[in-house]
Amino acid sequence: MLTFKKLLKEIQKYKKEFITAQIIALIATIISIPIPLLMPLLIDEVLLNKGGRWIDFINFIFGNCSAFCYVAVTLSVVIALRGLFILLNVSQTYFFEKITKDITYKIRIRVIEHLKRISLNEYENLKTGDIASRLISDVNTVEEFLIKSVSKFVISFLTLIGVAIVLLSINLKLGLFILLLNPFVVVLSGKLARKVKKYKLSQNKTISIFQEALIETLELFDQIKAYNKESFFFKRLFLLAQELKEKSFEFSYKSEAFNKVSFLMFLIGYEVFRAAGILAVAYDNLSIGMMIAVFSYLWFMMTPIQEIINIQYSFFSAKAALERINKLFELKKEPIYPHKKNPFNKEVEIETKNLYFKYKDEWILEDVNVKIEPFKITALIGASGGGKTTFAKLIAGLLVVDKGVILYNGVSFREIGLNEIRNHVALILQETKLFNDTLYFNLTLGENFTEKEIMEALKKAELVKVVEKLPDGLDTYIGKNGVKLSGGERQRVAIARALLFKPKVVILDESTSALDIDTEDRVFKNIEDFLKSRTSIIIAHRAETIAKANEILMVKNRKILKIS
Ligand SMILES: Nc1ncnc2c1ncn2[C@@H]1O[C@H](COP(=O)(O)OP(=O)(O)OP(=O)(O)O)[C@@H](O)[C@H]1O
Repeated sequence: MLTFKKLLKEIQKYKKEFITAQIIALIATIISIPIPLLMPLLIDEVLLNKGGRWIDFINFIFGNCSAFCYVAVTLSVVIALRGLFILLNVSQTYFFEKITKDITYKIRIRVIEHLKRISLNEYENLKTGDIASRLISDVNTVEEFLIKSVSKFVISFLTLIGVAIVLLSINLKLGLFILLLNPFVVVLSGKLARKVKKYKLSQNKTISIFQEALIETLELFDQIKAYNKESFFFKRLFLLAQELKEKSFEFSYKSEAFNKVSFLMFLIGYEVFRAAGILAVAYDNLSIGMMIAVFSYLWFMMTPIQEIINIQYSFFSAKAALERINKLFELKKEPIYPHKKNPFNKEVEIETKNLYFKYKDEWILEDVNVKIEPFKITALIGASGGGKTTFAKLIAGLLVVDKGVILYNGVSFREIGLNEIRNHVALILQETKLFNDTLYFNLTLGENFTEKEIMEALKKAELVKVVEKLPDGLDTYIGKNGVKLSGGERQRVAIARALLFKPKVVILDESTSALDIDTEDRVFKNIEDFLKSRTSIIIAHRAETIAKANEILMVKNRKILKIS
């Protein structure tokens, strides 16, 4: 789970950069503090002929000066100080941005790492748009807060301290009056800040719902067109876009309104302080030049005070964003079983003992005790929704049993490790999902195979003619989800891939269902040796396909029975 405490710890890891940036910030602040004072000094010392340390200093450097010379020198100093201040500010931003960008990168990597390890069961219920919005806008919100808090807070705080010292030395009573009243402005506006959280949350929620609907509509565009449902689905998108507009409007407008109200508080304070300054000239011994300097400092204080107020706003938005990011860490991870034993160095006998599995509350498989032997084709049959695919996923290490055990050559999956099981068990599903890449990549998944091996796999999967017809042969890009191939061709690509990877266990889950009987027959004949030289399970409804098996298991009433 991510917390502000952990983020702080993370920042501490960048001690060198952080300290360098803070030193730069400190120098920048020291440089900026005298800026508002210099010009007003000339009012007293030059215009009102009172003389003073500043013009004495100029005379000391340049010899006796005229009024023009005092103004020109002071102007040059002010411009130089402002320039230097900006330069230092930019360099401190460089360090702070480096730190915060690095931290947000780490947050994203941590979330992605977690997603990599979530269980398939959780994955099937995930909404991709929602995750995308958490990874993008929520992480950005946290980043914004980090930048504001680590970089702007320090400089704002230091500036306020510096201004406080100057104000108190100009006029103790006036300085105290200004400094004691200002915290009330900050506290009052902080109360308003908390109200923004609610609107930010609801805006983010709407963004993710919109994103989810948009992705789904685009992904299922062909289905939507086929069923003439454009108006329904796009109307839904229009409505969600409208809701997003309203929520974003509400958030932007209200947060702006709260911001403006707190600024109004500052302005009221500003006018009150200006009035107090005039009174200090009238009734105390404040000079006109110093009164104008106080006015300048009041304005000068505005940026750091606003920054501190903004940090509060940004904190509440970041808190909401962190909560949403943390929801991703609540997704259940797949259990980790360390790889202790390897039973896959010879042909594999699979046995389940008292196997139980449920998705949520309802048991799908109960007390399943079966043996699946190598060198045979075992068919798994049963009514639709009975749990055949679920059983296949359990055998393939994609799901984990709730009770009982699956043994591979007598070794429990808990001693083998799920990754290792997946390396040796190929599950080919009815719906073959292919990558938007070349046919070659989809066959090899980036592994190296010889040309001979690839040709052989293509031949056995009856794909040679298909490849010949493609404009760039194996190098043809097959489109999103492999749309440039037919359903049957996609199924055969998956079979060819399994032939190349030579797994110890092959499960064909309705994976020839899209082939005509003749092609299916030819493919089965071609791969018969392959299937019979390892442990093979075929899940099928068609009698012709089931007839190719040596053994038949049947899923019935949550149990699996051997039929022949
Ligand atoms: N991810 C999931 N979350 C919740 N329930 C699920 C999930 N996947 C499958 N189910 C449910 O589990 C039951 C078994 O599904 P499964 O896909 O294993 O059946 P099947 O025998 O392979 O069906 P078919 O022959 O139609 O492919 C079904 O009732 C299904 O609705």
